[in-house]
Formats: sequence, C-alpha cells, structure tokens
Amino acid sequence: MSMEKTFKLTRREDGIAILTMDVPGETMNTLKEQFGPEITEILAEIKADSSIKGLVVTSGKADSFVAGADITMLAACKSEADAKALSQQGHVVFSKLEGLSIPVVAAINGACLGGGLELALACHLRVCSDDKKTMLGVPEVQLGLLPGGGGTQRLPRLVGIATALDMMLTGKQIRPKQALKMGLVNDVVPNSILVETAVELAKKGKQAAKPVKQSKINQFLESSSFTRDIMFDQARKQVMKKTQGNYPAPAKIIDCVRQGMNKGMVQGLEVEATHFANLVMSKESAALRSLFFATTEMKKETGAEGAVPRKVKKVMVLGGGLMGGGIASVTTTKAKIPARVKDISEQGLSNALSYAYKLLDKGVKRRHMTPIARDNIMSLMTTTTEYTGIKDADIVVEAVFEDLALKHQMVKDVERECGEHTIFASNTSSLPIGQIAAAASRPENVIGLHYFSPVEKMPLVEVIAHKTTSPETIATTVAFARKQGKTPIVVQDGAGFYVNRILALYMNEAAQLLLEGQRIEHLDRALVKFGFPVGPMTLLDEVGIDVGAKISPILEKELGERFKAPAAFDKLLGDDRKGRKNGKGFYQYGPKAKKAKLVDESVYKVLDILIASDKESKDVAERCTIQMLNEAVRCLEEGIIASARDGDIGAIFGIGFPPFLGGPFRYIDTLGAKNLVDTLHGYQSLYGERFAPCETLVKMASDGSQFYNS
Ligand SMILES: C[C@H](O)CC(=O)SCCNC(=O)CCNC(=O)[C@H](O)C(C)(C)COP(=O)(O)OP(=O)(O)OC[C@H]1O[C@@H](n2cnc3c(N)ncnc32)[C@H](O)[C@@H]1OP(=O)(O)O
Repeated sequence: MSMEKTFKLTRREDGIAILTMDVPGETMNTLKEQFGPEITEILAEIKADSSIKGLVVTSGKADSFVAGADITMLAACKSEADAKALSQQGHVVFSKLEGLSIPVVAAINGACLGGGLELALACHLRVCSDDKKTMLGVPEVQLGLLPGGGGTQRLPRLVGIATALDMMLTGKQIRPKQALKMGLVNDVVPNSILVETAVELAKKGKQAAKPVKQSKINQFLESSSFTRDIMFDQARKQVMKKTQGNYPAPAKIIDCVRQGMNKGMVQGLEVEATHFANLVMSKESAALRSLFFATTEMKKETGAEGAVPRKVKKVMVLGGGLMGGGIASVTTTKAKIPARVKDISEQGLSNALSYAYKLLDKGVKRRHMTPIARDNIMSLMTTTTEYTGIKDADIVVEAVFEDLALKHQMVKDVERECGEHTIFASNTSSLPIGQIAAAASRPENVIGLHYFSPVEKMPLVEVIAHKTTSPETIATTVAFARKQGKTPIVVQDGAGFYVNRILALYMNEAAQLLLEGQRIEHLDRALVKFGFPVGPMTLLDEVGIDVGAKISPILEKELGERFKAPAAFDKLLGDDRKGRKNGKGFYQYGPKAKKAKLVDESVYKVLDILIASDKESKDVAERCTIQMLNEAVRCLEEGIIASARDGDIGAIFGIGFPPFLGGPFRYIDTLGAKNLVDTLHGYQSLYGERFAPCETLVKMASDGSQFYNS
C-alpha cells in the first residue's frame, strides 16, 4: 500500500483551512479503507487548532470530486458484519465532520456521487462548479445498494422526502442548476472561482438551513407521520410494480427513510447500516457490480489489439428511415461529428432531420439545452439525394432495406464516391457481413455496425468483423460507436450475429407457447415478472411482425432446424398484422384502444388457437429463457462472441436481459451447468431436438466448471 496520504490540509492566512482529497495513484477519488482512519486523524488536528476558523473540503483531481465508495472494497466484503462495519465507520466520521463547531463547506467540481455526495451532505454548506462534468447523485441503487454513508438520512432532511426518494430510487444524476434549485447546493459558480467562493461562504459562518422549497402537496404529505406513511406506502407500491420484486434495494431505501423520519436519525442510521450490509452481500448486487466492472473494463478496449483508431471527422448515413435518422442523430448530438444523410427521397431526408430535431427539442423544453445549442447541433446534420459533399467521409453507415443486391450497390457507390480509407459500416441485422463485402474491392474497409431500436435509447451496438476486416477498421468503428455514447461489443460474422440470434430462439419459444394456447398477456406478464423490460409478444409488436418474419427464414437457413419459427407468421401477415406500426398486432392500438393495453382477442381466431389454462409463470419464463441461455453458450463455443463477459453485456444492453441476474452466462453459473443440462434434457424429451444442450454445457455439467471464477 502506498505511504502517500489521501488528505492534505492547507492553512490560509485568513483562518480558513483547505482540506484536499486526492487518492494517490488513481484517476478518480473514491472512499477506500484508509479514508476513515486518515480523515479521523485530520479532523482531530483541525479540532485542536483554534487558529482554524472555517474549513473547505475539496478534491485534488482536475475533474472529479468523489465518485463514491470504492466498489472493489465493497465487493471484497466477506460477511454482513464486514459491510456493516464499513457503513458504521462512515457514519462516525461523517458525524464528526458535521459536528465541527467551525463552518464546513464542500467545494464540488466533477462527479460527486454516492459516498462522495454523502461526504458533501455531512458538510454544512455546498458550492459546486457549473462545469458540465459536475453531477450530483446517489447511484447506489443501480449497484443493488443503498446510500450507506448517512445519505438515506441527510438527503431527505435537506431536500425533502419526495425529492430524496426520487433521487435514491432512480439513482439519477443532478446537474448544477437543478441542484441549486432544489437546495442540494447553496451556490453554483465557474470552476475558476469555486474554492474562493467556498472560502467566502465559510467566512460568513454557519447559517441556519433554509427551509426546503417544495410544493404545497409535498409539504402537507411530509408534515406528519400519518401522511408520511401514506407517501411511503405509495412509493413502495410503485417500486414493487416497477421491480416485480426482483430488486431488494428500493424497498430497503424506503424503509430507511421511513424509520429515520419517524424515529429519528440515530435509529435511521442503524437501519441504514443493517440494510446496506445485507444488500452488499446479496446476489443481485454482486451481479450489478460485475456489470459496472465489465463496462469500465470495456471502455479501455480498442476492439482489435494493437490497432490505433483513425480519427472520424465526417460521417455519412445512407437511408433516412427510423434507423438512419437515429444513427445520424447520435452522431451529431452525442459524438458532435458532422453527419450527411443521403436518401433517395426528400421525404426520407426530412424524416431524418425531424427525428433529430424532436429529440433535441425535448431537451430545450426541459431546459437542459438552449435553443442556440440545439440549432448548433442541428447545423452538423446535412442532407442530400446525390453523392455530393461526401468525398472526405471517414465512415459511411448504411441503413437501407435488408436486400443484398441493394447493399452491394451501396458498397460500389461508396468505393467510387469516397476515399480509399472510407469505412463502409452496414447496419444490417441479418445479412452476413462477408456476403456484403463480397462486392467490395476494399473488403478490409467493410464492417457491420448493428444498432438497436430506438437508437438513441439502446446502449448496445454490435461491431461485426468479417474474415478480412482490418484491425484499423475495427478499432475506428469501436471508437466511433463509443463516441456516440454506445457500449460496443465486437462479434464475429454469422447470421443474426449474437443478440438477434439468442433473441430469435426465445421469441420462437414464446410463439410456440402461444400456439399451445397460452394467453398473450399471460406470456408477457410471465417474462416481465422474470425481469425483462417487456414481454415477447409486446416486443414482437414493437419490432414488427413483418421484420420477424423476414429474419426468421434467414436464421433457419444459415443456422439450422432449431431456428424454424412456428407456423404463425404467414397467418398473421395474411391478416395484415405487422404490429404497432400499422396498428394491428397482438394488442389493440389506435384511438379506440384503452390506456391499459388490451389484447386484440381476434388474433386467437386468426391463428386457430384454443385457449388453454395458464401454465405457471415461472415455467413459461424458464422455457423461453432456457433457449436463450443454450444459444448464448453456443455463440461462445463458435467464437461469435469473444467472452462470457461480452455475452452478458450484449444480452443486458441489447435485449434487456434481467440485469440483476448478471447476464446469461452469470445466470448459468448461478443455476449450475448440471442443473441446466438436466432441465434441457427434460424439455428435449417433451418438445424435441431444439432443446438439445450444446456441447460446452454438457462438458461443463460433467466437470463442474463455470464461466466466471467469482
Ligand atoms: C457507502 C456508499 O453509499 C456506497 C457507494 O458510494 S457505492 C458507489 C457509488 N458510486 C457509483 O456508483 C459511481 C461509479 N462510477 C461511475 O459511474 C463512473 O466511473 C463516473 C461517472 C464517476 C465516471 O465515469 P468515466 O469518466 O467514464 O470514468 P470511468 O472509466 O468509469 O472511471 C474512471 C476510473 O475510476 C474508477 N471508479 C469510478 N468510480 C468508482 C467507484 N465508485 N469505485 C471504484 N472505482 C471507481 C473506474 O473503475 C476507473 O478506474 P480505472 O481507470 O483504474 O479503470
């Protein structure tokens, strides 16, 4: 362990001392084991020094305050007792800080999250910079945890119960302006005068806390334990509906606040430490923490070892449809790279422009963005019906119809009209990239870049290298996707790549259950209960039944019999059911549809279905998900994905596989390969070969091995 210290105390001539936190050897400040003892020592020194009249707490890192407790330290806890001790140690030092008789002001620039915000809350006042990196929040819930450094107690006392619950249950990050408005900070200033402003505040002395600004209704609700209990019950109900009981943290957060507000801070902190410890040791938090570690690790990977990404300064998007519009939008809005959209029709072009404009304008309406900033970003997006102004494009992303001949034409056009180095990235969801590259004279520049709809919301992209894609093309495409705010996984070429391939079998199984007489809403509910964001029938309506019908035979042809879709697509399309897009699918749409989504019962007749009694929810969920698990392992076996980690990230970020399970591979480790293989064999004898376990699983079942070591 380093002998360097985390804290530095500087005494100024005016009597204000600056306490600077700077964890040695790390890019970001986090609360580590040495935090407690070190700050305790310093606080004693400050207390004993009567020349110190005020204290400013700040960070020595250029662009972060404190990003919270060190998650690695939490993950290393061996027992609830370990974790509880950590939380209680935090309580003790934070209350010492709060108990200082001199004024204590936090000066915040950059991320101030979790335990970092809890540190700031223990100060008497807070000033933050107006930098765009400055974000305040308690994201613990996203790690399956709760704020365990007094946050569940100090936050509601500062900003009110309703606001605090919202922050803790969503984990959302608050920007400076909003933080000021809600009373989370006392002032917002440019970073250049941050510390000076904090010093001036400290000189003014401790001030009585201003009453929280909040609505009349919340004032009323928070005024007595009786009305507060109504609020807590309401919050609990909402949370149970949202989490389906799969995540233990939210209910525990509510309980901490309830007990703390009704029985006082001491009791509240005791409950907080107990619940925190319990959550640290939960399997849900372990899975969510592994996601955090996986995504931070992936941020550093180039996608092709040794290759250096080329700088992308200009992008062209072919096709102004839903996908093309979305891709152009994240290119200009997130990556801030000029994008030129080409479509054969003016209509397509105006669609793409209005797609981007609407998203930006939402930001203006919510006051996250000025109209000028919106217009500046819009000016990065230009349109054309000809190949003009694209000679210097570094990447062309193609999002036209799924038609191989058309894609070949695009490849040829781009090779003719653009530069030698221009990358041709196809957003195809089903055609193998190698087949598209077959028409290229520079196949090393051809790659797949598969987005998910809606592009601005779905965090994943698949980057697909075919056999001769160059490492530089891979690295450039990966870096480009990351600039668009995406998490890229590099996968190998093959029908359906990874995500759609595992999704297809899961969807087919749901369709099979439907044909066996299981009700549509029952199927959807069973999988939502399991932890998916929407059920398979809703998903098919959203994606488009016609789209599913188009992809299905390609997968069957390339990957085999097990991909054969149940005979339903023809009948559905024969009845003109495409899903939400044409207002006709499994559910009712349009002006007559009720707010609560209702099944369009006439679909049962179209499919000649006799409704049977509901199977157990968990059996329905198992039968569908087990197909996904088996196929995910097959993708690893075939080298389609490079690692179990990539497979887990792909399924969670691309499909919404339940995050608390950690992804298909981590879930298989939890279930045990032997157990899974036995279950697959059971289904195989009932329903046939599509349930035959893949080789790797059979091997793992016999030798007891796992995908992960921990
Ligand atoms: C008791 C308390 O209530 C419990 C807690 O506080 S739990 C922790 C709550 N805090 C969080 O969840 C925040 C986690 N961090 C983040 O979301 C992001 O890192 C961030 C938004 C702060 C910055 O993102 P970004 O600029 O992309 O940097 P990113 O690459 O993620 O992180 C930089 C480094 O800091 C590390 N880091 C950031 N936060 C960390 C944390 N809380 N614990 C451990 N390491 C952390 C990353 O692992 C990475 O390390 P490396 O460079 O050695 O690989």
